[in-house]
Amino acid sequence: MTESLLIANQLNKSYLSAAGVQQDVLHDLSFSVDKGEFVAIMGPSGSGKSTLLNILSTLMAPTSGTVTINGKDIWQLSDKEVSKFRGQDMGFIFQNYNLIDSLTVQENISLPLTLQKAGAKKIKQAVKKVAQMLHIEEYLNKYPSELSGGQQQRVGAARALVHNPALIFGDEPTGALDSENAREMMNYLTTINANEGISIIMVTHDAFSASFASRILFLTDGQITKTINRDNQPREVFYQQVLSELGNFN
Ligand SMILES: Nc1ncnc2c1ncn2[C@@H]1O[C@H](COP(=O)(O)OP(=O)(O)OP(=O)(O)O)[C@@H](O)[C@H]1O
Repeated sequence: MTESLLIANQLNKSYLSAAGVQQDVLHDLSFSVDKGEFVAIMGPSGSGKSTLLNILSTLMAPTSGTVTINGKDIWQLSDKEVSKFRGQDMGFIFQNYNLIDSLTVQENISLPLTLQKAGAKKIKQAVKKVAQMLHIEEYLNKYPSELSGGQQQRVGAARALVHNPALIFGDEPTGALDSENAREMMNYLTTINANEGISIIMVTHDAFSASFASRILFLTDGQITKTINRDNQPREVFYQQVLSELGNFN
């Protein structure tokens, strides 16, 4: 039986502009993600994708509604518990990598474990494992500014994974990559999803990247207006389905 890892229930989010005007961005949005699932979120610009991802990943509070991860209502946790949860159970891959320029690649990747105060031996082993998997071993002693965009993005992915999280959040993880590096990143995410059972929730504009997911949620004006499942379809066939769904938005 599949088990829910994350349950979003009746999420609403409103922003108040500087002029005091309220903008309702998410409307009674509910869905769940099973353990080991790979879910993509697509939708037009301004439909609320990043807002939703920020709420799911504890970075922003909803105006109302709940997010439960591994049976815990994340907004009922203390700040300390949220930080611990974020540090241990979640990994983040962003479009702009968010690497720290003054730290080496090795130190950047180590960060989640350093923050957990893990021992030096454990850190070294974990960094070696992810660096091998992502083919970045030879860059460990370099600084981010010495690497290409694709290499930096792989370092960002290694940092998202080094602490063996249950759940990875991606915000346009292939946004800054050329098509070859995007394919490599998606193959890599598919591998860790299949082999390590890590769940992935990813926001993307890109039909190619989304076609690697097992389920795609389409957001329009802060509501899920369509869900499509890959089921047993080859990725190439699912890709055509994604393209035709996107055509409906235009
Ligand atoms: N911090 C904020 N304060 C006020 N309004 C915001 C804030 N963040 C987002 N918005 C507004 O909420 C709406 C949804 O924004 P959001 O970034 O979630 O959409 P998105 O679907 O991720 O868009 P894009 O694809 O362009 O990144 C937009 O109209 C945006 O202007």
